[in-house]
Amino acid sequence: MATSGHHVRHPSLRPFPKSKSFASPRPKSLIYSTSPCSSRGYLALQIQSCAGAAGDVLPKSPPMVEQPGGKMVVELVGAFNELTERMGGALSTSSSSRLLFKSLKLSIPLLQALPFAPGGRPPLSRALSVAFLLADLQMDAEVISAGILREALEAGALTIHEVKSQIGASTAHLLHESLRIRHVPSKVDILDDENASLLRKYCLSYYDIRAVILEVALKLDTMRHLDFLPRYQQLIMSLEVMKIYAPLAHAVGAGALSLELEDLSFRYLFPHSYVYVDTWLRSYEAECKHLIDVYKEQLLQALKADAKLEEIVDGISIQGRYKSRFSTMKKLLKNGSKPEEVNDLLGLRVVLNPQPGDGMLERGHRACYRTHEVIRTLWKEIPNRTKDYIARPKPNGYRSLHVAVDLSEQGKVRPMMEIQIRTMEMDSLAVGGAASHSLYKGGLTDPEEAKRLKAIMMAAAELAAVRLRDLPSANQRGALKINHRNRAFHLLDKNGDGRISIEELREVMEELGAEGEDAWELMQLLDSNSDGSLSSEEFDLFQRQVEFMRNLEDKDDNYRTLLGEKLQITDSTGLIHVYRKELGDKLAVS
Ligand SMILES: Nc1nc2c(ncn2[C@@H]2O[C@H](COP(=O)(O)OP(=O)(O)OP(=O)(O)O)[C@@H](O)[C@H]2O)c(=O)[nH]1
Ligand SMILES: Nc1ncnc2c1ncn2[C@@H]1O[C@H](COP(=O)(O)OP(=O)(O)OP(=O)(O)O)[C@@H](O)[C@H]1O
Ligand SMILES: [Ca+2]
Ligand SMILES: [Ca+2]
Repeated sequence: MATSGHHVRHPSLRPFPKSKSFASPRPKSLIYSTSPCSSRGYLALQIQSCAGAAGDVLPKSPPMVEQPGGKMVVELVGAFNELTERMGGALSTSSSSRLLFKSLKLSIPLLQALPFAPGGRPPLSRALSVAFLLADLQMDAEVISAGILREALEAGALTIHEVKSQIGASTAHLLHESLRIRHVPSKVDILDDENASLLRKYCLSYYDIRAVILEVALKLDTMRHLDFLPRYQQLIMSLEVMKIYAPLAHAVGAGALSLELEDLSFRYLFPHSYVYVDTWLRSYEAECKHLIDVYKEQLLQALKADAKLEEIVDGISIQGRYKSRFSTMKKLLKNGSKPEEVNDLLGLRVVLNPQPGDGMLERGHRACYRTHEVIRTLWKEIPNRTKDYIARPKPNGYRSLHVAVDLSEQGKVRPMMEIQIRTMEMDSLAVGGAASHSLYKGGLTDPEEAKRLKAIMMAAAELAAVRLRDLPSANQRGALKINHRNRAFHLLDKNGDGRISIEELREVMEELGAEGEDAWELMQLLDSNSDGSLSSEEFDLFQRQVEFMRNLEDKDDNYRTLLGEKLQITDSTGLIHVYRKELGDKLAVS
């Protein structure tokens, strides 16, 4: 197994791409669309009338899909395309695509037949958002398949046995594991720190780590929609998440999930404190997030231009982060810090790669101290806040040089920025070793435990990759690198003759539990040259329409979030007036 150096990771365990917006809480489920274009309650692909803003891309005479079978095909194709796009490189084989397609085909009709959850959330919508979360995490197709089916299983619309026979043993195993984990917290009466810690350890030792990640994703999805539940349930759920699931997420390397879980439970457990911290952080957020990018680039350029550093390092990378709500609250409560004393609202981390060979260790140290000097030429260092864990490592072995700088300029008060400086070797210890952040924050106390966990996780992912590998076969199509847009087409074109025939369309409809009749109607709509089958061009047109509708929903979501944030009322603090003004400015412009 390739484990040399901390940069080599299994593809299915890559941390999710930084550039990707991870926070896409609502999945796009077209059937339930309430977008202005589908106001009649069914999916109308009548796009041109409301395409003003983006009308250029749209094909002529768009069809209208009304029958249940047609709607399910739309849903299937739309969800499949979005999933595969989010998975990016993690979807490397056609057996992975087939597994996902099969799982969607099985679950879509089952989920559509289920009643809505409390608060009116469609079960399909929930299943898809969990699957998208897992795809963003770059989980493999088996985990995502389990995510797609989990909701139907829990509702009793499907059994593990059926999953095993219709989808496969690995997906069934993951679902079995995830149901077992679900029952663990309820076995403990009191969720004090000690019990919680024992429970986390138990989960990590006795369950498939990938099932733990599936459970964590499900919890995050629930937490994102907690408003619908009664207050007492919100509290119980939030407590469980804070004590078990957020630290679990951290321990399995899903750091961003853990931060969001913590912030969400914080919001429900301590609503008043949350409003205070949130309002305060928000007042800096837009500016500071932008500044982090600016300073990161500025520092990188200064370091690259430094002749002394150039002599001793091969590479420099810098990461930036804005502190989370919950982490900030903990800091404010710790030693009664005042807000202006929190020195790491903005954070940069410089990781240096010293030139290899004799004396590399010493060169690494020199590079860190030289970086410190360069930082001093750029910003004002705050006295007494510098910590040199390189000269004096922490007892757990943690090494790094921490500096806090003052960013205020021309009387404009800004929060401080913490810069952590370390070599790649120090960083791998802080990320994955005995001084790892998961131990530091995730509630694991035994360094050996962390190593073992990581090994188990890598092995599970490795196995999944072997199972999902395409076997060389007579079927050459499987080996061809199929462009992602065409994946759905190839999966529907079962005999591989390059067209989707009416029989093939009818087959998928029947698999979706719809009438064969619907296939004929859908064919009429999509078959623009009326030759009785769908070419890849005709199908592509259809996919573009589906995509367009999904984008419309995204926009609506964005606007709604924006408006929700801007218009919220927190009378007690008075700080929200700022946003009202911002909103006024925005409205005046558009
Ligand atoms: N992985 C890892 N990171 C650490 C460890 N100790 C400190 N850090 C990181 O370094 C940051 C600052 O730590 P310190 O300089 O010790 O500061 P502090 O005592 O936590 O308190 P402040 O000065 O208020 O930030 C922490 O927020 C972590 O990001 C450790 O043992 N392991
Ligand atoms: N200065 C920094 N630059 C870049 N990333 C950072 C910095 N400090 C922390 N991080 C990372 O940000 C994520 C969130 O960390 P968070 O701010 O909650 O904790 P922390 O700063 O490590 O802890 P503490 O509460 O002790 O300050 C972690 O992945 C952590 O490694
Ligand atoms: Ca910190
Ligand atoms: Ca045709």
